[in-house]
Amino acid sequence: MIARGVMLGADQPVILHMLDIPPAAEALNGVKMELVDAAFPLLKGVVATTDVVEACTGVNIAVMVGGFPRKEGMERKDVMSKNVSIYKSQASALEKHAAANCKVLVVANPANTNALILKEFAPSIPEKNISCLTRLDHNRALGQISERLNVQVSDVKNVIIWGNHSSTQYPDVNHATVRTPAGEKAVRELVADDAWLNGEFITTVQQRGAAIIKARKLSSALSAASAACDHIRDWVLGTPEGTWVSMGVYSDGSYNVPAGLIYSFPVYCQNGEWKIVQGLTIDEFSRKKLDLTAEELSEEKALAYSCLS
Ligand SMILES: NC(=O)c1ccc[n+]([C@@H]2O[C@H](COP(=O)([O-])OP(=O)(O)OC[C@H]3O[C@@H](n4cnc5c(N)ncnc54)[C@H](O)[C@@H]3O)[C@@H](O)[C@H]2O)c1
Ligand SMILES: O=C(O)C[C@H](O)C(=O)O
Repeated sequence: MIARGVMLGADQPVILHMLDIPPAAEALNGVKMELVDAAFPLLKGVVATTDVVEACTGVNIAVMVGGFPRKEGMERKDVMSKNVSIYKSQASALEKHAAANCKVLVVANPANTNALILKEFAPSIPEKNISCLTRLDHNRALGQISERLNVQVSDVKNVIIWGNHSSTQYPDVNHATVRTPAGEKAVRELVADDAWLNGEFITTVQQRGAAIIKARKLSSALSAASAACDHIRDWVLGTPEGTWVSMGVYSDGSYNVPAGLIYSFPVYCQNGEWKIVQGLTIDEFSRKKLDLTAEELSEEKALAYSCLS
């Protein structure tokens, strides 16, 4: 997808740096061969390496997918100890060797807490440059609404994923709209079923990662890769006027979310920077859900530090 221009645009040449661990070196080299064989016009170079310094040197965008994936029956925090130590060491390599304004997207789970560990162990990388992926959850929410209303997914916008990329995340449609022939209409009004929106819709999105693992015996791949491209593309090239997306970013205390967590917020992007959308009304139902997922993130933060010590 990156080599085809899906992430950065059809006129942006790319050089791909791919990192894996030594047991996967041969497979990694196979991926490199396939990239060469695909003769992508935009692909100006491929570095396939097991050396983290070589992988990080000079990169402008770092998509961090390396790690141990969740298996059926595991919660994302079960993979915590395996993954936070990886993110601590990769933080230092990025800090020392990546390009000065490198944008970092953490995909590997537990994504928010891995991103937080990366931030804390790479203090010279500005916090605005470190994010985690909740765009997949955002896209899942758009997909569920589009199916329910039998409308094009591209006509639905401004859902929000609040909080953790976990089963406590809060998919919120209170500000979401659908483009209809009669103008923009609120999702809540069109669905006209608060019990579904406050119940099954939320749990379906929260549990979708687990449902994919159960069905495929592997975690989501196509939809995750597509969401990672969406995340970086909007961050670098900007969100359309009047449209926001969800990104896991460093909390500044907006919406009374504790500062110092990587928490998913609605954001606009312009000139390569994200800004949290301000001033949205939060009703009592939503408030509880925002707080619950923040509590889980505070617990994960404590657990991550205990794994590292
Ligand atoms: N945030 C999201 O929306 C989202 C979506 C899908 C998957 N995920 C997560 O992304 C991660 C990757 O998932 P996957 O299905 O591609 O897993 P995978 O096992 O297929 O791939 C992980 C790769 O990371 C490599 N790796 C392991 N340790 C490494 C290290 N120290 N340095 C570099 N590479 C290392 C492995 O060798 C493997 O090639 C998992 O943590 C998964 O849970 C997150
Ligand atoms: O659920 C997982 O562990 C994989 C991924 O985070 C997903 O949401 O599909």
